[in-house]
Amino acid sequence: MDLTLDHVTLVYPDGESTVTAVDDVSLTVPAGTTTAVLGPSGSGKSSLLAVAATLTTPTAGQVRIGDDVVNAPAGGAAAGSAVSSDAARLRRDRIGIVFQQPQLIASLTALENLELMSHLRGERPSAHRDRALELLDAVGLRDVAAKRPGQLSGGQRQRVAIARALMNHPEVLLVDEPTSALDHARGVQIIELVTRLTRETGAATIVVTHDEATLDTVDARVHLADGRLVGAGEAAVARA
Ligand SMILES: Nc1ncnc2c1ncn2[C@@H]1O[C@H](COP(=O)(O)OP(=O)(O)OP(=O)(O)O)[C@@H](O)[C@H]1O
Repeated sequence: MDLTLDHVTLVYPDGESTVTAVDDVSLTVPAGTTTAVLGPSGSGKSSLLAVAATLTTPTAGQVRIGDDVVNAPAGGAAAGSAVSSDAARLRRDRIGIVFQQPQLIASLTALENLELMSHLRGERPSAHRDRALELLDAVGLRDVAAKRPGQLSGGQRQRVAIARALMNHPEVLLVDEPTSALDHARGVQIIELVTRLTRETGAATIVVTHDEATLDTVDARVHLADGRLVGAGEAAVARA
């Protein structure tokens, strides 16, 4: 299903005043495509991703998956606050997130890190072992399934995190600066991997990055400056 940000604004309190981190952003990411969000430090990329991820409630506007509103200002909830437990469930079931640092559990193997997602759903960790192995295969890591994060390279850890984000068949995949700790060639490989898996799984994917040079394979790119989309129309629809 498509991911839609509809006139999303996020204002943080900042001492006596406020900071508008995201300013009236409208963006549609069609299912099965990858949109890169670019912009300088402080332009609002992480804030935009946090609203799309339902980690933060917007001040105005809404986020939809297909026709379902998944994040919008709730009556009484403070903007910028964490959202409800419903949102946590939604995030687990419909949204996959890859953070800048892979955030794997150090004491678990690569395979167990993926299987943990089943455990969080209240299922036996091994209930979806086939899915976990299939995803490790898809990211080229089947042969290191039994290794722990400390035994893997930075690029391998990032690939495990991407596979983990796809464990629950998410409709939306959100990836924050996945290449910042990698050299150029590995950065290109990670973006290629994200765009390929996005096509294969039909997810609607946003990749936040500083690094335009890695983006040959993405379907669309949008630029943020001071929280606003630059050079895009009223409703940027991601196209190649
Ligand atoms: N929790 C917060 N409270 C107040 N202001 C914030 C908060 N988080 C971000 N900001 C401000 O919102 C603006 C956008 O920040 P954001 O981190 O989203 O930008 P960014 O493009 O992701 O930057 P970077 O590339 O450095 O991560 C900045 O002015 C930042 O200082």
